[in-house]
Amino acid sequence: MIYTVTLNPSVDYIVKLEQFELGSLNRMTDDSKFPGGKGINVSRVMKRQGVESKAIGFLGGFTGAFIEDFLTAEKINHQFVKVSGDTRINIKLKTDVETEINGLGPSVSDEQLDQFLQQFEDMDRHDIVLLAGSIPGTLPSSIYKRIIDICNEKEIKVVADVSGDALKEVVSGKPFLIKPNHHELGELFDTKIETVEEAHVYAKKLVSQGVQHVIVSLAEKGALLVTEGNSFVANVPKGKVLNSVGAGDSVVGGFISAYSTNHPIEEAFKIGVASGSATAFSLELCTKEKMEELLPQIDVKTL
Ligand SMILES: Nc1ncnc2c1ncn2[C@@H]1O[C@H](COP(=O)(O)OP(=O)(O)O)[C@@H](O)[C@H]1O
Ligand SMILES: O=P(O)(O)OC[C@H]1O[C@](O)(COP(=O)(O)O)[C@@H](O)[C@@H]1O
Repeated sequence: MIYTVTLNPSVDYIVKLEQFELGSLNRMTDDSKFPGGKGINVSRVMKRQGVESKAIGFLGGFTGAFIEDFLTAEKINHQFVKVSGDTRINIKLKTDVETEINGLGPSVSDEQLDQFLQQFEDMDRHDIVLLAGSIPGTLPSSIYKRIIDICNEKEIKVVADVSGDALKEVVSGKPFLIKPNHHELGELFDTKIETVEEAHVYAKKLVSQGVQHVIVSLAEKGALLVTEGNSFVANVPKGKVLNSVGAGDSVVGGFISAYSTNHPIEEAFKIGVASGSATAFSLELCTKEKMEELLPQIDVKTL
């Protein structure tokens, strides 16, 4: 089974406005609500590509109930530990630019954390665990490393899409794959990364530190896959960006869907990039059809 871990899920509240003026009354032209949080988005993309997963983590309150109902309606397996506070609401303001306000998330008690960690007891080396997104404020920043240590002991493959201090922790656990964007990779090395060539230098350092596969997404500038001994670069298709929320998660979802159904690694990378762009060019997460339409426009070359 592929388990997607979202420690801090969200209801993504997408608000459209002609323009936004700080300090004034602004009226929306449209709004929508979707279940969010990186692991949940990955599960939803995978389901659309015909691959089953189980979404786990913490949910609470009316917002948590909204997410559970949504996942059940989409026939996505889920088993979240219940917390007493409300799952956060993340605001995505869409004017001529996109502005995001992400919440902190509810408290998680030691008992709830233990209940969550018990779920790893039934997993084995045939499973894949995806760790994605921010950590709720009441959990220690070392939580991802703790999960990776459990997974490494059981030879479970770990995929991670995390940033900041959590990314540092994750790298030290030598996971199967990480997918930072170029800003997150730059932050990790305390530098600014603007080009594929610059990203290549730092992605190779991560591979030499034991990370098995590194995908770096650089939005419209393309994407990079570095493994031990091989580096690949992909262009992204041209199109009008309608929504970049969940684009990075779609790269991960597309990659895992393809990898877990025995596609070679470069092909899985290509499907991941096509999925990312398909989401960027859609109002919501990508469909399989949209991903397949873009696939022929992507070239993967050896670097
Ligand atoms: N302007 C764009 N044109 C085409 N594809 C895009 C564009 N912006 C994002 N994407 C797609 O979304 C993926 C993830 O975007 P990126 O901004 O790098 O990551 P994140 O969403 O994690 O910040 C890219 O690899 C690409 O496939
Ligand atoms: O856990 P974080 O880092 O606050 O991010 C959560 C947000 O990221 C998303 O998963 C989108 O992520 P990407 O745009 O990077 O794919 C949203 O659904 C959610 O609101």
